[in-house]
Amino acid sequence: MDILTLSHVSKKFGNQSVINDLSFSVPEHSIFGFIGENGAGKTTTMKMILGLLSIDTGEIKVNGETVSFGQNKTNQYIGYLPDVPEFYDYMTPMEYLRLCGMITGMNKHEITTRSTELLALVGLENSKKRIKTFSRGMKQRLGIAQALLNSPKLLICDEPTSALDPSGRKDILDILVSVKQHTTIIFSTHVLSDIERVCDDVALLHNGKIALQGSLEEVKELYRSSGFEIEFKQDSDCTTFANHFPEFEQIHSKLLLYPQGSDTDMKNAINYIADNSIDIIKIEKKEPTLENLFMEVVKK
Ligand SMILES: Nc1ncnc2c1ncn2[C@@H]1O[C@H](COP(=O)(O)OP(=O)(O)OP(=O)(O)O)[C@@H](O)[C@H]1O
Repeated sequence: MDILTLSHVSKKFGNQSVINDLSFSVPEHSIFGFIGENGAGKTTTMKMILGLLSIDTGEIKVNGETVSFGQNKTNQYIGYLPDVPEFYDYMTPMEYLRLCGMITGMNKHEITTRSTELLALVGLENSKKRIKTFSRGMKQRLGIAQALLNSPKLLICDEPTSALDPSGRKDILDILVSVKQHTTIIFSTHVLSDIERVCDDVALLHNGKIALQGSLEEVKELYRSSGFEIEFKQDSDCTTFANHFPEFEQIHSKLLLYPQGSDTDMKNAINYIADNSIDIIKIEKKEPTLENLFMEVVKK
């Protein structure tokens, strides 16, 4: 079942059309990566899902129920981590989670059990310090714990890793993977390598629409170029080879790339290298990266 569905959603700010006939669905128990350039409309989309912004046309459903602007009925299914989470800095993490639990109407026992469980999950179980002493990574981890407090079916994270160093990013990604069994996750990011590490499905928002969508594998397969590159030991061999195969692009004095090269082209190149006893360092098929796909789609 799809936990989230957007059907033909459009949104304007004044005369500026930000979201234009946007449709996509997020299946349960997946991690859904939402990519887009700065200003593509990712935060706007998330706020519309949360009913914090009105939509001009279309429909958004969370857990099969229609989202209405200004009402928070469907938010019972959602945990939200904004890009810059705000806390009461003078509290400890446990005090903060207790307060959030009380506000959402959880009972005392539930609050204690769940808070203890979640602080352990995000690696803050031993932290008795006040939140104001926390690093950005720790604050982001506490933000996830808070967003998961009421066991949401859908966890929405707005750029959860963007401001973090590689180790902080890894912590967050590991947490997202560990909660996926119970919660569907949608997260936006500019860090495409993060998407490649944890996402099952991806969608690229461009000009207010989904320009690319599917499982990570499908998306890569769709744009798979069968190109390959050859790195030579000697500049002179590289030049000889390039003269014989003018279809190769010279990347530098020892490296050639054949962007559209097929498997047959690769075999021909290997035969030529063997027949002429050319020393090479490597011959390698190029795997499409999400970064390349992104650039390919955005520049169209
Ligand atoms: N409340 C608002 N009033 C007017 N324009 C807005 C408002 N909120 C967002 N916008 C505009 O809508 C567009 C999309 O903004 P949004 O914040 O959704 O993008 P984003 O994809 O989240 O970008 P970023 O990656 O930079 O956070 C931008 O051009 C922004 O200036």
